[in-house]
Amino acid sequence: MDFRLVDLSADEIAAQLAVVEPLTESVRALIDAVIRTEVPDDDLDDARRRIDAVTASLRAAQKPGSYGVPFTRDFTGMPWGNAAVGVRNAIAPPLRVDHHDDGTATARVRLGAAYEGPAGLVHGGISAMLLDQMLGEAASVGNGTPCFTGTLTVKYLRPTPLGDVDLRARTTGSEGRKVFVRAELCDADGPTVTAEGIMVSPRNLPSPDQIAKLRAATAADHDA
Ligand SMILES: CCCCCCCC(=O)SCCNC(=O)CCNC(=O)[C@H](O)C(C)(C)COP(=O)(O)OP(=O)(O)OC[C@H]1O[C@@H](n2cnc3c(N)ncnc32)[C@H](O)[C@@H]1OP(=O)(O)O
Repeated sequence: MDFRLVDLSADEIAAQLAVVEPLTESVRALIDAVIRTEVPDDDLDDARRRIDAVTASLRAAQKPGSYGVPFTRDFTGMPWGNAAVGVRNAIAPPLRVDHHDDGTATARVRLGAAYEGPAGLVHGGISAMLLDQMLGEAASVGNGTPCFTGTLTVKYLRPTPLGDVDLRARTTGSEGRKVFVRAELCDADGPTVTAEGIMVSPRNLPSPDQIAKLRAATAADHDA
């Protein structure tokens, strides 16, 4: 697992986001447009050529491999390539997760045509992915270290129509490095999918105490 630090201030990150988020949003709009367009085939060919030209221009300077999860100087993670929450990932809806004082994590997201499984309904794998992320978020924030999914159990109660959905996750207990979490995905009428996870903080990660010490040391370096 690649843990790298980037020496970026909050202002520098905000400046990057101001450029990156609209770009990713444009690509999301493109994905939706390609799915639903009814323009003639010749126009599609022309669109492909123009998209290929844009892709080639972005490939002029390309990071090797994936984006990874760099950490800023105050140890904020930047999971910008993440499939569920990544601000650089047009495949991500993206989920914007709020963490609350009572330990719950919540999110509201609109799932459009790109997330279809059965006609007009959310793909089950997408529901599982979003719930998995919510379980990971609730467990990791509550635990103070990143927690990986050990076991994920998903129950589909009824079909989820495409559109706005709400997600909520809460930790129900912990045992050693294991954190037990429950989550639900709801449409306007209530839960459509529920999930239970056993999330595990991997043995080779720094402990919450070690992370707190690293964070304090990095902050002191910057203040000096
Ligand atoms: C903010 C971050 C949000 C991220 C959200 C995204 C969530 C994800 O999608 S994570 C990606 C998917 N998950 C993975 O790839 C995980 C792959 N598996 C692994 O890396 C490891 O097997 C891992 C981390 C689960 C456990 O490894 P390790 O640290 O060596 O655990 P280990 O020491 O064997 O076991 C620790 C405890 O966990 C339990 N455990 C281990 N694996 C599992 C499992 N798969 N299911 C349930 N419990 C498990 C063990 O039984 C043990 O329990 P106990 O202390 O009671 O004996």
